[in-house]
Amino acid sequence: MKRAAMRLWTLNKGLLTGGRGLAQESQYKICEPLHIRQVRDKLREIVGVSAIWRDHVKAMEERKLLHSFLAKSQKALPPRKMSDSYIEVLLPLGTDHELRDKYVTVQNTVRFGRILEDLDSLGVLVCYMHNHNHSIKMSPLSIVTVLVDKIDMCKHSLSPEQDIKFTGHVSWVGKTSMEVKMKMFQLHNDDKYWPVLDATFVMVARDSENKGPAFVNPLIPENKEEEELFTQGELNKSRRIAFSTSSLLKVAPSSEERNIIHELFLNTLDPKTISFQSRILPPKAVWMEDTKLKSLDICHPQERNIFNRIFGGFLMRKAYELAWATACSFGGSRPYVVTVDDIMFQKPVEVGSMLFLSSQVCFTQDNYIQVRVHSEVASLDSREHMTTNVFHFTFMSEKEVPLIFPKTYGESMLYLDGQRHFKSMSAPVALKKDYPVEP
Ligand SMILES: CCCCCC(=O)SCCNC(=O)CCNC(=O)[C@H](O)C(C)(C)COP(=O)(O)OP(=O)(O)OC[C@H]1O[C@@H](n2cnc3c(N)ncnc32)[C@H](O)[C@@H]1OP(=O)(O)O
Repeated sequence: MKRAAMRLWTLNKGLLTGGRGLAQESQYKICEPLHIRQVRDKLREIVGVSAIWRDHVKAMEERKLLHSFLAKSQKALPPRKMSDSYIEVLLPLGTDHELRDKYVTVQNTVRFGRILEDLDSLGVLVCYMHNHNHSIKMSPLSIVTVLVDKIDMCKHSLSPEQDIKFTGHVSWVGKTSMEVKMKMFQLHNDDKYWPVLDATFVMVARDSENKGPAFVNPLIPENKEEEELFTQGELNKSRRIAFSTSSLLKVAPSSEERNIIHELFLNTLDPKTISFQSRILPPKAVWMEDTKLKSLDICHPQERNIFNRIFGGFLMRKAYELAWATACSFGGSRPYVVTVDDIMFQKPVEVGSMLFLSSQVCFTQDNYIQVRVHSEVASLDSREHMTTNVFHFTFMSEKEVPLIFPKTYGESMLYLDGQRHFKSMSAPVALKKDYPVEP
């Protein structure tokens, strides 16, 4: 890192930690910011992963021995502070040319899919820091990503030539789940790190073999700001439950939503024929079914996480890139992502599976494009498909985009679900943050 940047790193610590100075207080802190490459190395060290794929069964056998270190109750575990899990990670795009090549897009911006991978690994490492047990080298916990609650971008394009920094810490815990808050900053022309992204993930602790639940250390907020974060974590949990209870897969749309769908339907009836059957597309509109894109990936061992399942970050990158292509071919200009929300990891993806991704535009408004990606897997020897994730991305296009019209009842539900996700977005506010958009 350039000397000036290193100095600013220190100077900006107050800004980065919201003035809490978490890094300085940490008992278990990683003293220096980690290099991005060290994050996965550290995870391998903590979990004891096999370096060679053919040894993966042996490595899992060894993890079985860690079962006896799992706590019988949460009370048996010592409480932790937010500062205990606080880490900083540097992505030195300014100086590391090899790394830059991995992150750069053809428009000379940063590949957001790569950032999603980094956030996933960082979130898991943060949770291991929270549950760190001094008396054993390897952790008996298997920590997996269950939910990407929200990722808000504060800036629409990042420079691939300036250093990026991530910070993260646990902000709330349940019995076996933990909420992790992460932030991303980029070095600006004025030699300061500016905020570019806020993310909230939920991780779950499982036993050493990732077969059953495992307790996590309690979390004690230490000051007013931390109490607020913790209370927000509680509220987030209630919000997630409420959102999932009112899912259109479970209950009918509200009367207001039903009116929206009926209005859309009426707008597509041909006025020349008095019939419900003849549908025509209004001007500047596209049928939802015409926005679909699909992809297939074979999940090779290279993408395995430490538990020999496929990395959540890899799945997010693949889904994001397909969503971006969908938004791009629909909107006719290069879109940029403003929000990612509610990515639920329902089922693990086994190494060797075939990963089918289907993406479509499900809602639009002004310059915004809401894209949904459905992911399902099939093992190589069975034809049965199983849903593993649904991803929601909000993109913004440089120009106004066409309206989207559902044809079937199923598509109408996708439209309303897309609209609900769009309405829950805080990005229109975030993008108007009071600092320059271009460095
Ligand atoms: C580098 C190392 C790995 C990197 C990370 C990865 O790549 S992981 C790879 C990607 N992720 C995965 O493969 C995970 C796939 N999903 C799963 O295996 C499973 O869905 C799961 C084990 C996470 C959860 O299973 P269940 O829902 O049956 O478990 P259970 O009901 O006991 O819930 C466990 C805890 O999770 C919480 N939980 C469950 N669903 C939730 C949701 N949508 N939002 C928030 N929290 C949720 C519960 O409240 C509970 O917390 P409390 O007990 O606190 O109340």
